[in-house]
Amino acid sequence: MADKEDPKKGKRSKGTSKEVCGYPLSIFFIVVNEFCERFSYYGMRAVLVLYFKYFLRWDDDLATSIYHTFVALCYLTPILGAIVADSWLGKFKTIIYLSIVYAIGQVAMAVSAIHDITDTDRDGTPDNMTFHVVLSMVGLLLIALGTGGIKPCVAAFGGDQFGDHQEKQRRTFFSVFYLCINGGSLLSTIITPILRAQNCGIYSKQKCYSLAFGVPAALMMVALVVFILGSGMYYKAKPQGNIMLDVCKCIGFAIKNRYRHRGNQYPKRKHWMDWAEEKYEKLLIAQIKMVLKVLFLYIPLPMFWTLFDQKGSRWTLQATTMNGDFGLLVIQPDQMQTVNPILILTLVPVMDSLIYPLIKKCGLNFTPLKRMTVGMILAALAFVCAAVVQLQIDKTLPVFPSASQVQLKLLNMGNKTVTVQLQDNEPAILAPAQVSDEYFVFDTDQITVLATAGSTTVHRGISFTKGKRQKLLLPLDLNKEWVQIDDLNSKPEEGNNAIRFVNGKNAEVNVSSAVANFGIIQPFHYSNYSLIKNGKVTFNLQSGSESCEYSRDFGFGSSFTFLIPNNLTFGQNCQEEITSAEDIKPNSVHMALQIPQYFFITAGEVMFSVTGLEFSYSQAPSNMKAVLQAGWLFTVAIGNFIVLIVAELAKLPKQWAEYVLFASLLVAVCIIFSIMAYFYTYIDPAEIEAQFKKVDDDDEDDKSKQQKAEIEMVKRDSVSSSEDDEKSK
Ligand SMILES: CC(C)C[C@H](NC(=O)[C@@H](N)CC(C)C)C(=O)O
Repeated sequence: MADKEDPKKGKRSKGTSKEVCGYPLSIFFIVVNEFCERFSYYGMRAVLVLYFKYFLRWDDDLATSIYHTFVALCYLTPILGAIVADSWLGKFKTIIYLSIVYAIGQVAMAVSAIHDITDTDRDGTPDNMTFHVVLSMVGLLLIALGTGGIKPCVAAFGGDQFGDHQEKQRRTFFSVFYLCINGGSLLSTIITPILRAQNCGIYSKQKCYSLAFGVPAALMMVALVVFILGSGMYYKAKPQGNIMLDVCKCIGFAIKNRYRHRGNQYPKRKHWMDWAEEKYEKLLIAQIKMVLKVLFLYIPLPMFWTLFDQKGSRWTLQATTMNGDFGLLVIQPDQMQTVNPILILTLVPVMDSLIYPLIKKCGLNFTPLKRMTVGMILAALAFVCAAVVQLQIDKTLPVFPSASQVQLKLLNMGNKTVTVQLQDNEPAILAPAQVSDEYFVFDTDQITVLATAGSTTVHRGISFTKGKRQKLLLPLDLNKEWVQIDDLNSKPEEGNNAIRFVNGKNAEVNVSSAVANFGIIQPFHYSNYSLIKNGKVTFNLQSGSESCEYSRDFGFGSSFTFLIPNNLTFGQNCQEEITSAEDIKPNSVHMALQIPQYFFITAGEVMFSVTGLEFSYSQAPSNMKAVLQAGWLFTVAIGNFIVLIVAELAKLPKQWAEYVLFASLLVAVCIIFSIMAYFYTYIDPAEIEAQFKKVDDDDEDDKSKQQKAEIEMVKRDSVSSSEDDEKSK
């Protein structure tokens, strides 16, 4: 479909799309497509690590590295999609073909998660894991190719739908486009984990990963259908040959030609790309200059994404050491990430309709590059907030033993009071079934213990392992074996609570609950730790025919050792009789304290990312719109790699210091960027291209006039010579 001139306005209107309130109707299909596609992508991503861990049974390290490799790949493939679109197929066809690849990938993921396919013995676990691993890896590769490939094309294709006179509408389109990204991702990150938690299966019921991947697959098909439905209304810019090859050749020639003419005798040219003038069209050279100018400006930008992408890693880890109890709502650490899209949905309209117009009214020219600079500063501020929160958390964290220390708690399993003297410490007096409140700290691994219960006194030298927290279980009869057990040496992961039972009774006790089973605990022995989520848990204790219940409310990140006392009576409930030792206190710093850092990073994202998206489109030459979008997304990929490098190189012992380091790096980069931005002159690519086309047309006109004149002359000459011939005859 070709451009159409609107003779009345003298401006270009595009496509055959009707306009609604000044906007081409075709963009409706594009934003709905983006909504569904982002639902599909983020929905699948939300359960991916859990699928690796619990379905494919990979360990944490493998699951995390494959996950990050996949995410990085999704931001590297845009360059492929952009080259195909701008040089070969055009954006429309590229989006269609790659969306099909993408949907096939999603279906492959959904199929790979059906355990019944290879569950020949019908025990609920897949029997041919290779099948599931291979299929899911193929699926992920196709998804990375699809999602990355179409990403720069969809944004640029949306921008293409607007005429040159619709700059304001195009800016609003990019804001709405961003809203759709976040609306889709927010919904899917809430829905797919719920789908995963369902049980499904033919032979045996298991967690329903196939449904959690199947719904995103269906949404990707919807995205494709919606996009095709708009087909008749789109403006489809034609690809202009292998533009990337031409660009590379032209740059190569300019460099070679400049090198060949490096002596003083050769006059200087305004720009090094002008050295390609001997061989290449001025229009192409001008377009390359535009792209290079923007790409140069992109160099410092990955640092923003380095900070931005730590929401999903460092900040989520930080949340695991915090208290997520919001009264009516209990927020899990990874759910805090949804604050970002929620804030986007509110901040984008507020910025567009309130803040930016207000700034304009104050007479300030808040240019795109200024907005991006402010966005960076806000992101740095977010990390300062994260550091302050971290300092608060650090104050509440337990002090674990250093490599040369031993920490020790005493637990009296007997029914007499015991007096214990550890080395030269004050004697500790423990009532029956009592645990010492605090850990005793020693700088030696050999400790002498003097324990007295009634008339029995026992003196022992005991070896401990340095760097560990341990419990010494004092038996009913002090002359019997004293059991040493290891306590946790770090906070339980993901905000879980680590719980275990010690059985002080002379009989076996079976401890169970709805969320964890501790099994049968032998007399004077202990269970393993079980990880349980926050909330109220009722434990059922059973010994022979007797049983009782014990309930407890858990917060986040605590560790408890419960002692079943020797004289437990097994009444209706054992609430008063069970002794608890709080080995690690629950998280006390509230997760709400993370909201300021989320607010600043999201406000920064709106100023940086939404503006950058539109800036990349508006400053790109017409034949390289998708390529520049891909360049923009490439900064995201580089940003992700920087996280790994800086965290690895810096290896700071304190997390707050790492946050301050990242904030300082971004401020430094921001200063460089603002200097670069100061020297950047905004251009209107369409205007520049039009000028060159006009020059070419004028040249063409001159050439054809000259040719016509020459032909006329030849004609006249031949006529006059034939007349002369006639005459001479
Ligand atoms: C360029 C991308 C990083 C931008 C965009 N991401 C977002 O809008 C995030 N606020 C989404 C959130 C769920 C992480 C995207 O296209 O995904």
